[in-house]
Amino acid sequence: MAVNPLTSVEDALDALLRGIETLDGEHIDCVDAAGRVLAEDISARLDVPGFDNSAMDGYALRHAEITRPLPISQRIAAGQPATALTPGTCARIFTGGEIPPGADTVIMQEKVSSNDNGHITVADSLGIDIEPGDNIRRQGRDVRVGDRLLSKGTKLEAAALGQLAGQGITSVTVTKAPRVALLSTGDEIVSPGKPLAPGQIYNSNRPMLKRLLERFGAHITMTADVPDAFKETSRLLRQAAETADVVVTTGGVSVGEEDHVKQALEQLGQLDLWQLAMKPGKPLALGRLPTHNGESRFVGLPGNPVSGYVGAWIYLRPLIGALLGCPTLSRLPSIPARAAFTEQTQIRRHYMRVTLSFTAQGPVAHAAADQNSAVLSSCVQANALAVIPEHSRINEGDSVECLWLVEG
Ligand SMILES: Nc1nc2c(c(=O)[nH]1)N[C@H]1C(S)=C(S)[C@@H](COP(=O)(O)OP(=O)(O)OC[C@H]3O[C@@H](n4cnc5c(N)ncnc54)[C@H](O)[C@@H]3O)O[C@H]1N2
Ligand code: MOO
Repeated sequence: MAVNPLTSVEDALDALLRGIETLDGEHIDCVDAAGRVLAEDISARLDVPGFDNSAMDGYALRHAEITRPLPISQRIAAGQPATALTPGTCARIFTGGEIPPGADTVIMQEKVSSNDNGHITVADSLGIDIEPGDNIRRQGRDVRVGDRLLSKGTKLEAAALGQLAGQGITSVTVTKAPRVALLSTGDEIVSPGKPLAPGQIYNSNRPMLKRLLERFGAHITMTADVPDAFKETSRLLRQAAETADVVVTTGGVSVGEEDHVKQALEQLGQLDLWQLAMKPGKPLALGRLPTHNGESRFVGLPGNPVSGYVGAWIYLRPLIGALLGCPTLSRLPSIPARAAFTEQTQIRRHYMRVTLSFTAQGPVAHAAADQNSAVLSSCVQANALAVIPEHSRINEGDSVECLWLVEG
């Protein structure tokens, strides 16, 4: 087979991520930490639960005394301290209430009958299905002091934020958000809100990529419209690099004489790779731009909106992940599915926009009807990208690898 003249996605990813170091950390309040990535391991300072407590509304007692009628000697609501349980008695207790010393079992109130003079009797004859320890949530069952609570590199989503709060933690060190400059090239591109002249189109790429990048964890430092002119392209690339860890451009990376981005990049810095074995996204360009205190990575996405969309998932997500030191961003989860389409590829791997449906026979991938790289509607319903390798044919019913589009 002839050598593929295009660079493989794997080689492009290797080149893009080589030498990337995790950014520094910053200390922030937990109330601002949603979606940020931990730059430190966190150990538990408290047992959770902090004390044995009841999992049910009911009665705390000694299991050995379960068969007797028991008078109620104390009432323990959640948040109230308990005192030692007097032998031959039980305690009225509520979910979350502290187990009184001496009690070893909680009976839920549905299993108990009480009489007028405040005695309870366990309704279940002899309490046969009630074991010692039932309905008691033991101290430290969830987390013990000194346990690793959360690891460095964890994205702080809902459950992790709950864990931090459960420890009384109010501030954490997170990785600084990667700074991204987003430039839109093309004389035809106009921002929504302005009138369109003949031949012009609205800028779909900017809000689309801004949203994706922010969901990946980046902070957008600069956006700009770049006209199809070499000098202006150079000037704005230089300016963008100074504000950002990553400069992302859209458009202007193909072969036409109005495509100035590559030349400007080569003059200012370095073009590492151009022309990848993928569809959409073939003219994608990767490189670097020098700055006063180092360098900024450059990702030149093709102008076609779907090419930019797919390029963001395949390259920008792992790049932002590497800068954040967040391993879950390095790879999209892969789900094998049955193809509900046929497709044949040549030298480019095809990332088809598909909707996965989960049937009793397993996941099925339905391809968007029009897979052209200018047809952004193909992305709106898609929840995955089906990967059709180079030089292959997929028939309906064949198994196909699908990349699940999770942002974080
Ligand atoms: N002779 C060749 N022509 C093209 C080739 C090729 O190999 N030989 N490759 C085609 C492929 S594949 C792609 S993808 C595009 C990529 O071109 P560019 O990256 O240079 O992008 P532009 O030409 O600037 O724009 C392409 C297309 O996308 C529209 N566009 C651009 N920016 C935006 C935006 N922000 N929002 C919405 N739409 C945008 C632009 O108007 C063009 O229609 O090149 C092919 N050509
Ligand atoms: O690579 Mo282009 O993105 O096929 O349309």
